[in-house]
Amino acid sequence: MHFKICCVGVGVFVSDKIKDAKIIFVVGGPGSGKGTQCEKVVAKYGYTHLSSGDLLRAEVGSGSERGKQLQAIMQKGELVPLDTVLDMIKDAMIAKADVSKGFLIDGYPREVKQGEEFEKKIGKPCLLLYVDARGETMVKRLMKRGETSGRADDNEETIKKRLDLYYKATEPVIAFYEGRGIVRKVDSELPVDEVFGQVSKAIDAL
Ligand SMILES: Nc1nc2c(ncn2[C@@H]2O[C@H](COP(=O)(O)OP(=O)(O)OP(=O)(O)O)[C@@H](O)[C@H]2O)c(=O)[nH]1
Ligand SMILES: O=c1ccn([C@@H]2O[C@H](COP(=O)(O)OP(=O)(O)O)[C@@H](O)[C@H]2O)c(=O)[nH]1
Ligand SMILES: [Mg+2]
Repeated sequence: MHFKICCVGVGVFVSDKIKDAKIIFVVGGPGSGKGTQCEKVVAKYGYTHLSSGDLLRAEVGSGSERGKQLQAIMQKGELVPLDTVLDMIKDAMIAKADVSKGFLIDGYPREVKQGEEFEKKIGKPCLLLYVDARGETMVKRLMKRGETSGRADDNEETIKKRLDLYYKATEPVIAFYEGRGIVRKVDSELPVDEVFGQVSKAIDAL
């Protein structure tokens, strides 16, 4: 199959296929249900799901030197340097470029600058799915998930930090893309299937 590579910026290669693919940002607080909804989108629409947090956790799991540094940051609920996350997402997108109908970028951007860099290096999102739940609900869900998830950051202290950082750094991302008219908010206080009904509507309208 013909597979053309083009150059975007200095030394950064992104395939034409990614440039043409639909890109959806999935943004919401910790434990809001981003991962849950993304799984359902994959099943119904065949999109490729890339969770920045999962990519980082895979690197931690590999036991690499870089993984050890990442683990320390994530355990504190802080943000990993922008370039590290972006490189991981880009590599994962390129690996799937040939077979993917579109990409769900889950848990990214975490701050406005991350979104700007993503657009410079990869492409523009056509939709931002804003998965909205109350702070109290998110904490409750994460404490419950923490009973079985094995995630080092699903503990009370780190959950609080993640939530604070979400309100401070990530909520402005939503306002930024609202200005572009691509934000669709779904009410994640509802049962999972009803939330998915709202998600489906947003995707069907693309
Ligand atoms: N009641 C209810 N629970 C949900 C809903 N969505 C997710 N959950 C639960 O909430 C927890 C967190 O959901 P995830 O999908 O892992 O949330 P996330 O936004 O990906 O969280 P992070 O990975 O921490 O960013 C899980 O244990 C889900 O089972 C929902 O719509 N309703
Ligand atoms: O773009 C990202 C995504 C994740 N993280 C780190 O990975 C952790 C877990 O992220 P995930 O999206 O899995 O969970 P959330 O914090 O949204 O519950 C975060 O607290 C951050 O430390 C990050 O630094 N940049
Ligand atoms: Mg998740």
